[in-house]
Amino acid sequence: MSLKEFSNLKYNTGFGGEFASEDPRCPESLPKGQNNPQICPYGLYAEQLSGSAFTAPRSYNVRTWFYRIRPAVCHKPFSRIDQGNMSNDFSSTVPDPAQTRWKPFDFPKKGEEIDFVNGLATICGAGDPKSRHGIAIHVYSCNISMTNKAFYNSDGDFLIVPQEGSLYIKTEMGKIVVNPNEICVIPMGIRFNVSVSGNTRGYILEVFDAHFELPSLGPIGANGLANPRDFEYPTACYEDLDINGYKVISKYQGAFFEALQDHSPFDVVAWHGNYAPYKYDLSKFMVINSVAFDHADPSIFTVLTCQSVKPGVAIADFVIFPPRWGVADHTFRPPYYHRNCMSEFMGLILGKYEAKEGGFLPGGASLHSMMTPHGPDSECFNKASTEDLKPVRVADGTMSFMFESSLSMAITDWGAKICEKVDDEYYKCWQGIEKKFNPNWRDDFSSQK
Ligand SMILES: O=C(O)Cc1cc(O)ccc1O
Ligand SMILES: [Fe+2]
Repeated sequence: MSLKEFSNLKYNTGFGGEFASEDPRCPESLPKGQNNPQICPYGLYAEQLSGSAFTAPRSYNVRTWFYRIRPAVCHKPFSRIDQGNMSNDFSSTVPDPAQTRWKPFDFPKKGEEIDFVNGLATICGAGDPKSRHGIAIHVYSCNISMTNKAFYNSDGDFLIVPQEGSLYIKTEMGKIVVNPNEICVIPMGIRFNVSVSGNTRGYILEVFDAHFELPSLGPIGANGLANPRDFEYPTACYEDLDINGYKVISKYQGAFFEALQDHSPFDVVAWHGNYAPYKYDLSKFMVINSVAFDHADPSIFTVLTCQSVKPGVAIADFVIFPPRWGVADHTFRPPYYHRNCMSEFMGLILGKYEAKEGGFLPGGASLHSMMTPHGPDSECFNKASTEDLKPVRVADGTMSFMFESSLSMAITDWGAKICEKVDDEYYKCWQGIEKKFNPNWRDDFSSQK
């Protein structure tokens, strides 16, 4: 498949915008003044995709109107297909609170041809899609494009974090290219196709409860962190492709189903609405941090959040650790030692992570489960507690991230065993932490004066 069709893309901008988009090949294809004209322009069909209950309050109400060559319902019956290593079943796993680290997940082996959907594998998660409460964390690893195949998730939204290789994504609303150090969100129900060029790998946070939103800024004010104008949405771009055996795959209640149809599902000529996929370049994040003393909690780095019904408590936050200045005085600057009532899954897109310079590698991951202690390794502690506290660049040339969840996650069989990436030596990074306690510290200190 040629990737040329992904060059010079135009995007709509503005988080949560109410967009109206027409493929330039069909001017005035959007009906004027109404959603359901008796006959739509160009002989198109009108179809609504609802991303919220019809009755959701206005600030949560999301839907899009498509004007398309055929309605999405024109397909043969669904049949269940193999779902490889992807799972939404977190009830039959053995609990394990251990600090867990994964070495970089493999690319497809030599001679293997794996597309985005076949290359999905689930590491951990909680809850279940039937009760619409929970999350799942997946990785994808692939080397070929999806041909005559589209995928949609009936269970929740995907936040996709490419680590290696760009994703060339066709969606019903248009095309988006997502490079490493950018992310995209494909909300529930939206069909998409992923093309790649060579080895491609990344992480996915799936949420069942709600859609992602920007965090409130509180006293930060009206601007900062991820600014709404930097979120980019596709513009209408249809393909009129009649072809037998086009596969539309639905993940429904955690299982995969395939329906065949005789045309491309990317046949939307025009659309309007506020329910659409989007991308965001992480280098545009406006970092706020301590400029006096102490280490601020990492919630200051929240890009997007999926909120629970408990005030301020996230089903999952997407947090990044971007390049920035470290200037705090008389402060242990790296992350503190801690135990958290949230689960922390981390991944590394590029470079190193400051609290652990060895062992945590790009394309790998870690999970520090609820209340499981963690923090800097001994090397990091020794370095940061003796270093000269000049202003320094932190995390230059790196990008790590955290999926932080209020849910207690279970690791799948694939994550625990089948992937063969669990680093059994991880615990050792804290074994060198020395006892430094000196009961005579005050005497020694005053005699030094
Ligand atoms: O555990 C981690 O490395 C993530 C993290 C970073 C930080 O700066 C403070 C708390 C925290 O959990
Ligand atoms: Fe942590």
